[in-house]
Parts: sequence; C-alpha cells; structure tokens
Amino acid sequence: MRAIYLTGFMGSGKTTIAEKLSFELTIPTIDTDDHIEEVTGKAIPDIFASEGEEAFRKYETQSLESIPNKNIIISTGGGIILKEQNREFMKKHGIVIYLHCDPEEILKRLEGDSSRPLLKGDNRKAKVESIFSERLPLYREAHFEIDTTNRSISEIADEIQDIIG
Ligand SMILES: Nc1ncnc2c1ncn2[C@@H]1O[C@H](COP(=O)(O)OP(=O)(O)O)[C@@H](O)[C@H]1O
Ligand SMILES: O=C(O)C1=C[C@@H](OP(=O)(O)O)[C@@H](O)[C@H](O)C1
Ligand SMILES: [Mg+2]
Repeated sequence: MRAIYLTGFMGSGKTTIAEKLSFELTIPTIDTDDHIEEVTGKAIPDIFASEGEEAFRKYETQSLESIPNKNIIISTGGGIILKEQNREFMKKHGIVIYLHCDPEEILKRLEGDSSRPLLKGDNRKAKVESIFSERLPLYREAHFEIDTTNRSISEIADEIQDIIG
C-alpha cells in the first residue's frame, strides 16, 4: 500500500486520526512533528523559539523525505503544504487526504493549547482565520478532502477506510 498522508490545519485531527487508523489497520504511523523532535532532540516550540520557522521548515522537508512511504500512515504538520516541493513529494509517493475543519471549531478544539507556536499570544481568532484562508487553496491540492467539522473521530476514520478501500 502507498503511504497515506494526512494534511490539514492545526487541530484538524491529523495526529489523532492517524493513530486511530494505525490501530484499526495494524499498519505503522509516523507523525512528522514527532520525527523532527526525535531527530533534533528538541520540542517543536523550542525549535521555533531558538532557530525560527524557516529552520523548522527545513527539518520538516527532511523528515518528510526520509520517512518510509510504503504501508504507513503519516500525519503531517499543518504547514507542510506551504512548500511546493512537499506537496509534490506527497502526491507522488502516496495518497494525500486533506482533513478540513471550520476555523470556528478549530478554535474550540485548540482552546488552552500552548504547543502550537504560530498561535501563541493574543487574537488567536484572527490568526487562525488569516493563516487558514492563505493555506486553503494549498490544502485543496490533495487527492481527497474530508470535512471533519462536527464529526467524530470514528466517523472520520471510517470514511478514510472507505477511500483507501
Ligand atoms: N473530530 C474531532 N472532534 C473533536 N475533537 C477532535 C477531533 N479530532 C481531533 N480532535 C481534538 O483536537 C485536538 C487536536 O487534535 P490533533 O490530532 O492534535 O490535530 P492536528 O494533529 O491536526 O493538529 C486534540 O485535542 C484532539 O483530541
Ligand atoms: O500549521 C503549522 O504551521 C504547524 C502545525 C503543527 O502541527 P499540527 O498541524 O499537528 O498542529 C506543527 O508542525 C507546527 O507547530 C507548525
Ligand atoms: Mg499533529
């Protein structure tokens, strides 16, 4: 089986759904953020704080390209689609599934979360809305799109299983 790449905004459920699918299908899963943390020995917020976003994006591409791409479910970081190189890599090596979620629900799901450096500080709503609208056309380059808004993790996992057969 070709790799399944889950893409989508922060809080769309990529990491959670990949773990569920991995359990149900008994195939491995890797999260690009976890991979970066293992390789660098640093937490994601520390990389952003000490080396900046550009350095993080380099690690992200290196992770994407070094993770196996057969018989695996890969949950990506929300910004992986920013680079054309990454979008092309995922489309070439696997099935790309975009997990859509309305910004309003993203804000609810991430209330109190402090692990996402791009949403740090005041005016989270404006931040989510502006990053979301910038990225939406890039997310939509995926092979498939699933709306996760107001849907349970089980329903979403079942829909992905239908897609991949
Ligand atoms: N379909 C869903 N319904 C409600 N909460 C969800 C759903 N999917 C994920 N969550 C919750 O949203 C938060 C972010 O999920 P996560 O899997 O880390 O998203 P991502 O990896 O896309 O940033 C977690 O607290 C998770 O439990
Ligand atoms: O959207 C982004 O640019 C980011 C999303 C995060 O992953 P999740 O999408 O799993 O939250 C993580 O890679 C980093 O904080 C940057
Ligand atoms: Mg994640």
